[in-house]
Amino acid sequence: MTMPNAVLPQDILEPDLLRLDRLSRHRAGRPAVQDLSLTLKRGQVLGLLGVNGAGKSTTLSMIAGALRPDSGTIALNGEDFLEHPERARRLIGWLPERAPQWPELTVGEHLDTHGRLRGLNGVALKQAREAIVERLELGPLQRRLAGVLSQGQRQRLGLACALVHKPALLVLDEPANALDPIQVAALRTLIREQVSAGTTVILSTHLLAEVTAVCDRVAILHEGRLHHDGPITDGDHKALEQTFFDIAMRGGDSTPSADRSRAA
Ligand SMILES: Nc1ncnc2c1ncn2[C@@H]1O[C@H](COP(=O)(O)OP(=O)(O)OP(=O)(O)O)[C@@H](O)[C@H]1O
Repeated sequence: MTMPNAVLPQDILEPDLLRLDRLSRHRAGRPAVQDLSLTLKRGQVLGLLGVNGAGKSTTLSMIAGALRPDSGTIALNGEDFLEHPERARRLIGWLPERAPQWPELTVGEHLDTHGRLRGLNGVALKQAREAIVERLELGPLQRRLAGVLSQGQRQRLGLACALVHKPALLVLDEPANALDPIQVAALRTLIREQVSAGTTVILSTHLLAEVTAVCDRVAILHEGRLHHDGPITDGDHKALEQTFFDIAMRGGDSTPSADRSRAA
């Protein structure tokens, strides 16, 4: 079942749904993200690719409003995110790298809590919960405590929490983590469904195959900087693999943002 999105009708979403302008953030006294600018067009599926520690989670946490940038701006649907965080959160569904689940709450209670935090209540909340439970086959788990779920089940709950309010922008941090191959295939189907319903997606991974399977654009981060940003085309995967390898091996010595203008 394809769930129509979104909180806002498509025609009042800006063509440039997300704009990051010169974002920087230090962590533990070291630069984790440096001078990052990119624009995500409505309907795009962007893969944020990078080796461990490249700055992917830091970037996505800033986009989701969980971390404040040291400098730079984030505009979501044309509005300054930092000035209107409540409105922005309703537009975003976020699956963090380690989904912060409350062990003493059930699966159903998680979905209700996430839905309420994003403005749903009453019949709308009930319908939204039922739809996502059905789509992610969480019915048998609804009364189970999150603390006793397997890792893969927790990841599915995290996805359901990210999707319950039908966000316009879906932010997925390493969404295939802990999923078995069947669930990875199901995840890809789910992402494609979301895109067909009008959702814009940004996902992070250190695996090129995850990007080429579902994304139409890739941005490669290394040591917190953007080193490549371009479309993904069929037959291009070998070249992209080489680009990723070069960036990772050269330790970021390639020319940052050389391909930025090819994007979008
Ligand atoms: N909670 C934290 N406290 C201090 N430093 C952190 C924290 N989280 C990340 N960092 C540091 O910030 C930098 C970027 O990390 P980040 O988690 O954003 O990278 P990543 O690309 O998501 O890596 P991975 O693929 O391993 O998850 C790294 O140097 C990391 O050590």
